[in-house]
Amino acid sequence: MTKTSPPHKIIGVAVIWNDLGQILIDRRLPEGVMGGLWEFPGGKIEPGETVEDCIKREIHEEIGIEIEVGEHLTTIDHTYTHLRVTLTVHHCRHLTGIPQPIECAEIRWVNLDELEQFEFPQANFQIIQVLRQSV
Ligand SMILES: Nc1nc2c([nH]c(=O)n2[C@H]2C[C@H](O)[C@@H](COP(=O)(O)OP(=O)(O)OP(=O)(O)O)O2)c(=O)[nH]1
Ligand SMILES: [Mg+2]
Repeated sequence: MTKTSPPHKIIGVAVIWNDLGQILIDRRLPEGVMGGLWEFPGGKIEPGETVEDCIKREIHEEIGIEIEVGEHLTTIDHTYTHLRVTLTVHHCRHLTGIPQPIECAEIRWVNLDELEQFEFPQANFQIIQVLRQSV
């Protein structure tokens, strides 16, 4: 018998900083996979797209703002029960536009030490740990 692997999603993820040193997080829609959890905005890398292109496009589509994609922060490979994700995370800088919850339930600017007050998917514990060490 062959064991099939769970679907694998390759995701570009943005840690977006504003001039006050805050980070943008969004809350996933209540329905669906990991519904209602908070996350760093991002989404699937499309064929032929670089991670940087993907992050810029997703943030424009989902949040309606322009950002500068900066340094690579970390890449996390995590397997959930029925899903494997590879999250490539970059530091980004907010340039223009007011964040809008276009494809999510809610959006917030938070300080690094406030992140623990929000419920994130399991893979994010690693991202947040690396993030704390990076600043
Ligand atoms: N954007 C983002 N996704 C995350 C984080 N942590 C984490 O486990 N994920 C997972 C949740 C999703 O399964 C996947 C992101 O893919 P996605 O946003 O394109 O997919 P989705 O679940 O919204 O569904 P769909 O677009 O395929 O319909 O990565 C995070 O911090 N940010
Ligand atoms: Mg998404």
